[in-house]
Amino acid sequence: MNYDDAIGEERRKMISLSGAWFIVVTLTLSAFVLFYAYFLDDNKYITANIYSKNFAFIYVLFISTLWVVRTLNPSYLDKNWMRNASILIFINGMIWGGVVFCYIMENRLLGPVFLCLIVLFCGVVSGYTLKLITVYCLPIFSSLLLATFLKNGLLQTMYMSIILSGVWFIIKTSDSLIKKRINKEIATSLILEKKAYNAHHYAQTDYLTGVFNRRGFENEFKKTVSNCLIQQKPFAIILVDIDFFKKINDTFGHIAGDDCLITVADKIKSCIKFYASSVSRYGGDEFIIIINDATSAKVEMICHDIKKSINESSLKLIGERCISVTQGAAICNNIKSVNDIINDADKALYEAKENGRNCYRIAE
Ligand SMILES: Nc1nc2c(ncn2[C@@H]2O[C@H](COP(=O)(O)OP(=O)(O)OP(=O)(O)O)[C@@H](O)[C@H]2O)c(=O)[nH]1
Repeated sequence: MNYDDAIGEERRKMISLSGAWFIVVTLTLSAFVLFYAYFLDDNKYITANIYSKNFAFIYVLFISTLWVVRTLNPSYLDKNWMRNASILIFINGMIWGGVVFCYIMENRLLGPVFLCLIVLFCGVVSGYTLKLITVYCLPIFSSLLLATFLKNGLLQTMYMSIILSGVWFIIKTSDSLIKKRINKEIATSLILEKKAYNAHHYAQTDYLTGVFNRRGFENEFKKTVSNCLIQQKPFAIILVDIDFFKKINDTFGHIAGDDCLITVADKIKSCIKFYASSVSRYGGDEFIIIINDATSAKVEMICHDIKKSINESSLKLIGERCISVTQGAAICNNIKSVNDIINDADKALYEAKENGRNCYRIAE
């Protein structure tokens, strides 16, 4: 789900919530008004007439704006949303009809408050963007202010403006709260995604050299074999073993040994970087390379580059031109030989060692 979808989803939730909230408030208030009207007030029908006109006006405005917005920009309001909103409007219309009919108080406070509740509802319901809410609320707000000014004078209008500003503030705050929460959720999910990625990455990486570890190799090998099956292209395995590594460790110490492993891994990486390939640490001083789409010429060239590059390398603690590797390679031309390929490369490595080390051999 992208950012806009998440915001849309949140706003939809808010619409349902505000609808439910509005019904509860309306029911409570109407019960109160009904009680007041029938038991305490004598002029109920006259006042009811005045308020019913106001409410009817706002409802017509609300519904028509809803339709205009929907026609102009259908992506803001989907079909289900329209249906739900219409049901809400209908239910509220019925309730308000009852309230208006029975609304007989000459109370200057409660009138605007009721109107504001409707405006708030309209604003939140229509609020897919703050811009939209502004377009939506401005005519309602201004007509309310104008009507109040003409009917009740300046003081009442100022009083109404304060209430409307409050309503506007609530709408604006709720919108920025939604955005803040979504931003936080997105940030959290990005962190989790990164953590999962890191866990996956670390589980497959050799801590010392940064190349794949044995588990990483298994995965790479599986991928290569399935590619080989699908594309019918040969692949090759090269085993690289550091010569007399134990001696390096014993003579120069384990830190020098580590340095040697890191250098060999780096040299191998740079020799194979232009090929579809991967390198993993297979054992203590042994690396294994997978070359996709391999030919014997390509494999020979890579082995040669690795030998040359490692022979020429210089190590901080050991010095220059003092390490070498022996390599054994095998090419898998048909799927039958997949299981044997590592054994073949191992045999070739053994033969190369027998041959005096610092050399390579490719299995026939
Ligand atoms: N410094 C260091 N040494 C390691 C690490 N892992 C394994 N080793 C050492 O690598 C050495 C491997 O020894 P051998 O398998 O006999 O290899 P070798 O001395 O190169 O012998 P050949 O392969 O026949 O040339 C052992 O002494 C291990 O202790 C490591 O991460 N760091």
